[in-house]
Formats: sequence, C-alpha cells, structure tokens
Amino acid sequence: MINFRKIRRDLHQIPELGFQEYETQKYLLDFIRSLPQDRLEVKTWKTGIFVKVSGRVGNRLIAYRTDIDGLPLTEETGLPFQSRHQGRMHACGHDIHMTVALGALSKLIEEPIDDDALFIFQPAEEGPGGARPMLDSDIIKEWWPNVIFALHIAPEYPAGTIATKPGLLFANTSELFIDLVGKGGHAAYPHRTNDMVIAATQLISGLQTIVSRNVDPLDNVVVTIGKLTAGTVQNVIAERARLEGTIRTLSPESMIKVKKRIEKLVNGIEIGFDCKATIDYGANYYQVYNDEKMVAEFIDMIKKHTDIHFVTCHEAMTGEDFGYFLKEIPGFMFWLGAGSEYGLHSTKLSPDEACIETGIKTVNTYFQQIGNG
Ligand SMILES: CC(=O)N[C@@H](CCC[C@H](N)C(=O)O)C(=O)O
Repeated sequence: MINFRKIRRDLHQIPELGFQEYETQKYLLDFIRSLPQDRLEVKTWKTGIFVKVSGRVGNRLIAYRTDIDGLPLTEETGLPFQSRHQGRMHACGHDIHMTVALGALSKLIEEPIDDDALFIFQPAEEGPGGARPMLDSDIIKEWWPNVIFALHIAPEYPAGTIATKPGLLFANTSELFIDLVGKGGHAAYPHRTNDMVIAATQLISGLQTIVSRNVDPLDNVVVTIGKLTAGTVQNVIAERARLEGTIRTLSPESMIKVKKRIEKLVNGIEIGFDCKATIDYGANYYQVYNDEKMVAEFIDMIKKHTDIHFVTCHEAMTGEDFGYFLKEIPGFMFWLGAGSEYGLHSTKLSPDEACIETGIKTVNTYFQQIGNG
C-alpha cells in the first residue's frame, strides 16, 4: 500500500523554482521507476518528465498534466514537514498536484485501460512557463495526445469537492516589469535630481486607474504590482525604481488594450519626470478554456460514479500555462477542493491532505470512463 500523504510531505519539503526542479525530478523518477515497468515508457525533458502507459488496445492517447515547481516564498506554516529549501515554498499546491499524478499513474498500472495514457510532469508553471516549450518539444510531437486534462487545488472549497465550468475557467495573464532610471543625489538637494521613488508611486497610482477608468466595468481586469524596489539608503534620492506585477484579463483582446494603456502611462512618467523607462512583459499565459462537451461529460461522471460533491464555479483571474495545452488539444481543467484557511500563494497555505484521495479517485475514474471502449 503506497502512502501518498508521505509522498506529498516529501515533495513539500523540496520546492524548487521553474526549470531548477532537479531534486523534484529525481524524486519523481525514483518513484516512477519503483512501479511495474512493463507498460511504461519514460522520457525526461529539461526538468520535466513524460510517462507513457500502454493501454490494452492503444487507439487514443489520453494525457494528464501536473505542474512541479514551487514559489520564491518563505514558508510560515510551522508544519513538521515544512520546506527545507530556504526561501522556496509549495504555496500553490503543486506538491499535491504531483502526488495525485503519481497516485493516478500507479492506479492506471494496476487497472489498465484500453487507450494509452500520457502523464506530463511540467516544470515552471509559476514562471517563466514550461507548457509552451513542452508543446514544441519532439517528445510531445511523437506522443501527441487526443485529449488532455489537469487539476488545480482550491483552498476555498473543502476536501471532497470538485469544481469547474464549461468555457473560460482562468484568465489571460502577462507578467509586468517596469524599470525607471532618473538622476539620484543628496536628499537635501531634491531640485538637482529626478526622484524615481516619486515617479514609481505616481506610476502605480496611474496604473490603478486602468481598471476603474479605461476598462468596460462589465469586463474583468486585474493590474497588480506585487513588488516595488527603489533607492539605496534613506538620505539619497533614488536613481532607480523597479515595479514587478501581473496583468489579468478575460480575453486576449483586453490584454492588448491594457498593455497599450500601460505604455501611455509609462510614457507620461518619462516625459513628466525626464527619466528613462523600460517595460518587459515577461511570461504571458493564454486563458484556460474548457471544452464544453467534455466538461459536461466529466460533471455527469462525477455525479453518477462518485460520492464527490460537485460545484459549478465562476471563472477566476488566476492564470495557468495549461491554457496553451488546451489551445491545441481538447480537454479541461478542474478545481480540487483542498480546504485551507489560507489561500493560494499564502506562506501559510496548508491544504487538507484528504484532497489527495479525492484527486486520485477523480483522475482515475475519468481515465476509466474515457479510456475504455
Ligand atoms: C494558479 C496560479 O496561481 N497561477 C499563477 C500563474 C502565474 C503566471 C505569471 N507568473 C504571472 O504572474 O503572470 C498565478 O499567479 O495566477
């Protein structure tokens, strides 16, 4: 009997950032190699892994994807199995996601289906994005799935709950990095400088008017600046400031409009403060858009064949590069209730481990339903 809660705790202790998931990849490979190998083909791709499981007939290829990276956060849960990696945390549930994938993989080996299955362990979901380059890899071109699905934990729903909806589930996202360079100097001579602390704060106030004054109130947009760095010491006027944030929109068209407005506001700061500004949009993720027919069948399956509580949810402003898989392959994503008082990206996030069993049951039941006959 495999102890999946122990596996989750092991993985929880070794979070790593995107494309640096070496210890995680080794842990996953060691587990995968401990399973019966006769139906398995394993290929590594950077820090990710593809595992193909041969079915009894092998007509179609059904793919299931998990992300594997952590966040640059210092854990504050106080759990006995807290992160061992300084300044790194599984604060978005990818430790649970990986454990569910390993559980579903071992179940599928025990109970093979007619179709082939592909398990994708994808790096760098939090950034810079592993899905897009994985889709361009020779491995997935050879093992191109007919169908793909994935889950994400949802702390706001209790364990034992699944939620999703047809159509749009997650937003379009773009990272946002703005560097401002002016003229620093002595704190007592402000008239001889161009203060980038003042420029940055004015720019942030301007950026906050995009949602309230430039976007149709019936369209949802988020512009968040999560990090601001400027200056060197208390009595020197700052020469440089850096804003780091993210943009979220419900359509690719709105993303283009928001970016145009940001560029105008940044240009205004350049003129007003006689400074230099550069914008970098970093990683951009395409929206997660669920196949309507497949979601309807999935909901029907949950209701008919499991005791799991199902909730139809609204779309969320979270992003997921799984959207790139869904842009090219029919499929869907769903939320897995994980009952935590603290939300995603909180340093205190502590999912209820009962969600692991619900996740494995859901993924396995779906494989059995879709992959037979
Ligand atoms: C599910 C989730 O929380 N995903 C992340 C994806 C981040 C994308 C990128 N680094 C960005 O910030 O735009 C999210 O923050 O929604």
